[in-house]
Amino acid sequence: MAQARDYLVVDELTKHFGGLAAVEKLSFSLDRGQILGLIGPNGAGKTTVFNLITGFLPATAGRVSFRGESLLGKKPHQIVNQGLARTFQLVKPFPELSLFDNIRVACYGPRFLSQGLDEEAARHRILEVAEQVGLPKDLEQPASALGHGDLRLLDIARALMVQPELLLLDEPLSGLSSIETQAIVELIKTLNQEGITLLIIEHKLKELMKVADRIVAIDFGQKLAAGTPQEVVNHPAVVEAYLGTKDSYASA
Ligand SMILES: Nc1ncnc2c1ncn2[C@@H]1O[C@H](COP(=O)(O)OP(=O)(O)OP(=O)(O)O)[C@@H](O)[C@H]1O
Repeated sequence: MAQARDYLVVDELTKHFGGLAAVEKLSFSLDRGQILGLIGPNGAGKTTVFNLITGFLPATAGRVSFRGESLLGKKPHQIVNQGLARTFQLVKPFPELSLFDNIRVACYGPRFLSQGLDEEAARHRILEVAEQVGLPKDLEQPASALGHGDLRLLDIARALMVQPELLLLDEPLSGLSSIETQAIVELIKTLNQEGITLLIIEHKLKELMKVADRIVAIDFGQKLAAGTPQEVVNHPAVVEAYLGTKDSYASA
């Protein structure tokens, strides 16, 4: 059984793009079963942190460990195999493929294949995750027929196919209506109750504060504050750098 504490540890993580320090000696940790929010202004380095943790980018320096094992230097598919899945800021489905086949694509990943799931088991799992996230019943329709909210659900469904222990969501609420937003907030709570640990980048702070146990705020790739949602949104450095005014998070 993995330790609950220090489940994911990011230690002095650094990424330079030429002369730009996108992430600079950033440290934080996430305990098993928790939801951690990662916030910061545009360009603060949040997506770069996700790309470093999930092996999409090599780090310049620092360490990342998951369940005590180092992730840096591993390929994205090896990291998925360890139980860590992600979604993307921009959802990019295969527009001509059906919803079913868009989810089925995840079956060709190594984690799924290594579990030896056959066609029938894969079909069962696809139907299960589609229902779990609340996708429309008609899974034969093409992804191009979906609105923005359902596309987000499709992206989450694909990530869930690999049965992750830790799920990284990159702005899951961006561009959604308030009804769609509520649906995904509820989904996040349910996934967490079912045992999934989550790391979530999100600009909609009011919603993030409803689900996050803790929040880390960054700017210019460096940590500004970390703590409970209330502590972080009221932290002077966060108020100044990210929120503009003390009251603005309420309308974010
Ligand atoms: N591949 C890259 N090459 C060069 N610079 C990059 C690259 N990826 C990101 N950057 C730069 O690194 C900085 C951090 O970008 P990043 O996308 O991580 O920010 P972010 O906090 O996710 O922003 P947003 O909230 O707008 O999505 C930005 O200045 C960005 O332009």
